[in-house]
Amino acid sequence: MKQGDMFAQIGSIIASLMFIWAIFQQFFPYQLRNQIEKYSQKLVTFIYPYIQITFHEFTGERLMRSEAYSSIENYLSTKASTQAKRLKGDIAKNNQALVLSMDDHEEVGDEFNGVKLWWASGKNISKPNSFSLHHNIDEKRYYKLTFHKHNRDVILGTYLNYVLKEGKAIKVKNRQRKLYTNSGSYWSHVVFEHPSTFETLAMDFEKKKMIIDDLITFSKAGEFYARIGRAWKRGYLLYGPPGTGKSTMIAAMANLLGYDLYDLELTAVKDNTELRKLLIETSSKSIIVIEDIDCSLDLTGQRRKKKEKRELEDEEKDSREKKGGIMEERDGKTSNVTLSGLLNFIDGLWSACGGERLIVFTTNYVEKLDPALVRKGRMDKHIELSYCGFEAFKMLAKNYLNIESHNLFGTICELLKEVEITPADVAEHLMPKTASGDAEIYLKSLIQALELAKEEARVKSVEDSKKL
Ligand SMILES: Nc1ncnc2c1ncn2[C@@H]1O[C@H](COP(=O)(O)OP(=O)(O)OP(=O)(O)O)[C@@H](O)[C@H]1O
Ligand SMILES: [Mg+2]
Repeated sequence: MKQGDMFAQIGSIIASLMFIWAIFQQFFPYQLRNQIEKYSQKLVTFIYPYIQITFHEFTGERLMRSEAYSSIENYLSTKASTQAKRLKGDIAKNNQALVLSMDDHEEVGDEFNGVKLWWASGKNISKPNSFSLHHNIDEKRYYKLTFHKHNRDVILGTYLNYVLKEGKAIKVKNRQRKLYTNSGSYWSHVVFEHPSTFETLAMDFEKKKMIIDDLITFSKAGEFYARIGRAWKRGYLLYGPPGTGKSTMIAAMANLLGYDLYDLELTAVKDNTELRKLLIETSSKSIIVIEDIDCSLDLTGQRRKKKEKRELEDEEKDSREKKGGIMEERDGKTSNVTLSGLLNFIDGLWSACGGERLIVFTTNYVEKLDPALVRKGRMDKHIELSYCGFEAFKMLAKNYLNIESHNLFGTICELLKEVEITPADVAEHLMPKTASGDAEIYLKSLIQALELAKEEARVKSVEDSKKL
């Protein structure tokens, strides 16, 4: 017999007892009734040793969808897909994936720390209101949890919290993430669908592992931050030449943690007040990115002197040309946002709004940054992304050409020791140009480029030594 049928039978026995009790009430004096009531309660508890908790889909006067109900629904989706015979499938709002849940009047079992319990889904149907213009039948869904009374402490103390937490985590994992950009003091967003992951990111293996571990530890450290009384935030400074994968890594971070991305364009922010508004509006579980911090922020708190600015712009232009237009043009605007304003908000403001946030700065020129910004504590981790080494090359060859070894790898390994080339440039050479392209063609094109760069470097060093 199904657990649900058994509960139904016990329920009908109780209903019969209550009916008999109602008849007794008519004929027996008050004192006797009181005694009978006391013992009948004991009898009910004795023959029905289970406790039931009902979670309704809609709660409150305004009938809001209950958060507990949707967390339970998500939590049970994994159980339902393996246990229930009748399932419902839907793509929920803000979700990317198909979400399966158990159909009405289904039942699934669960086990927690050795305690067995049962979840049943049900619905009450009430008659349509005759005065209502909409003659929809009113269906009120609920989940009912049943467990033995001996396990009351475990269920109420830990299990229910566990279910709610797991349910929320499933929701976060499935939800569609967003990429926010600011125009002035407003955020607008598009769906974030960058394919970059840490698996496809070409860099030193050990370094990559260290970053992944750091990110995962951070994302699980909510209770730790609460205990030590600090805002749950972490700052990363990514630096390195253009085309070494800084932006690619940020997308991989967002994909790893399932966070939203806020790409904060500081030159479009008028002043600190606007900055404050934008930062307050960012949600938890997000990465706030400020790219090319050295170009977009007045680092000293005063406007950069004109001459310095022009020099910097020339350098930027130079580097952009080297990159072959990977970086989009800035519009040359400066803003009144100050470094101290930015740092104060990061340090102070978020402590008040709580929530899990990463802030990532990128720069091509780490040596130009104000020491106040780069000192430890402000930016928790400094990560250098550098020119392509052999390990990174092998990763790119696997991603782009689907090969793990080749007899030309030895030559490339030797050349990479002598030539500075960015992963972006290597990727450009390895990008298949025809559907049936042979890997050797692309490897040879890379070798040619490396030999050319090596020769250019040799000529340059001869010229430099002559000047001296
Ligand atoms: N480490 C890497 N692993 C895989 N692909 C990379 C890597 N570095 C660069 N690329 C490729 O090169 C392109 C440019 O890289 P990306 O935009 O991440 O560089 P960046 O360091 O942010 O440069 P910039 O300083 O100009 O912003 C990417 O689209 C990616 O395809
Ligand atoms: Mg970039």
